[in-house]
Amino acid sequence: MPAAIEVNGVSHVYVNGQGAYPALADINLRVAAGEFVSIIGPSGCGKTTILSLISGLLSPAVGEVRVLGEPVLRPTPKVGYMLQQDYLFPWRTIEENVTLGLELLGLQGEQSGRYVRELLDEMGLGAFRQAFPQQLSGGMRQRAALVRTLAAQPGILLLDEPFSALDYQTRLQLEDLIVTTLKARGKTAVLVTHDISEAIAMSDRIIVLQPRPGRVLAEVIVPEPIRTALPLEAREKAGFHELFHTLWQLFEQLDKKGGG
Ligand SMILES: Nc1ncnc2c1ncn2[C@@H]1O[C@H](COP(=O)(O)OP(=O)(O)OP(=O)(O)O)[C@@H](O)[C@H]1O
Repeated sequence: MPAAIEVNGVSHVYVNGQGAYPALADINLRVAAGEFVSIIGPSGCGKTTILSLISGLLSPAVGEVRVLGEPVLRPTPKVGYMLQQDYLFPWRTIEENVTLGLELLGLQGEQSGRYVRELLDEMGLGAFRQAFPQQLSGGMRQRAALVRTLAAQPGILLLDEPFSALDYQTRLQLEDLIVTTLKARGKTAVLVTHDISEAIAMSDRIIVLQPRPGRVLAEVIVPEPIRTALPLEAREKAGFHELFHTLWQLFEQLDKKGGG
């Protein structure tokens, strides 16, 4: 079976009016179906660029990206992308917002409508289907954004710092909800975050990038019993603090090298 995501020997260079900026160099990644992988690293090390390449928003200068065995040539509904900002349209109700992607893809129907309503209920938004985004809290809005991302039933989810605009408590609740929802449906996920503890608590595996240009510095499999626990309780499990310390030290080394 092919990996859900394969990044093979990818380098990427941004070219603009000021010249060429090498953002990624020789990145090789494999994400298995159903796996939850986090990418962490200092600002500017190329985390978002990797997600843009997997989603087909960018094409690599060198190398190849494959999703479910197929080369990525453009964005596809098989890959959902969730961002830090929810980008809900203020003039549309929550239900109209979360079905927007289905509308654009011409996938509206009885079955997809039922699926979306089921997801809204699961996210505690069943009573807010007819509400407008400004009537919802930040956490509720991000849950609506998650429903919108899941509505077209992508097998793969790319999550680019989806919690960073939220308060700490809401963030922890949403971490649990996302892991529960994605694992229950066998989704593959790649999370980009600055938060080491979030990466450990949510992931099966963590990839640490170093900057200028972005390269893989380390790869860590999150051990049991942390891996199978939900994020909130994972933070209490044996080995969590040791792993946090190991990753923290890697970040400190990068800082000393002037990588941050
Ligand atoms: N359109 C662009 N043109 C030129 N350089 C870019 C462009 N987009 C990103 N870069 C540069 O490429 C590098 C990688 O950017 P990227 O956004 O992928 O990093 P990141 O690790 O996600 O950063 P952050 O953690 O700050 O979000 C950065 O140095 C950034 O300044």
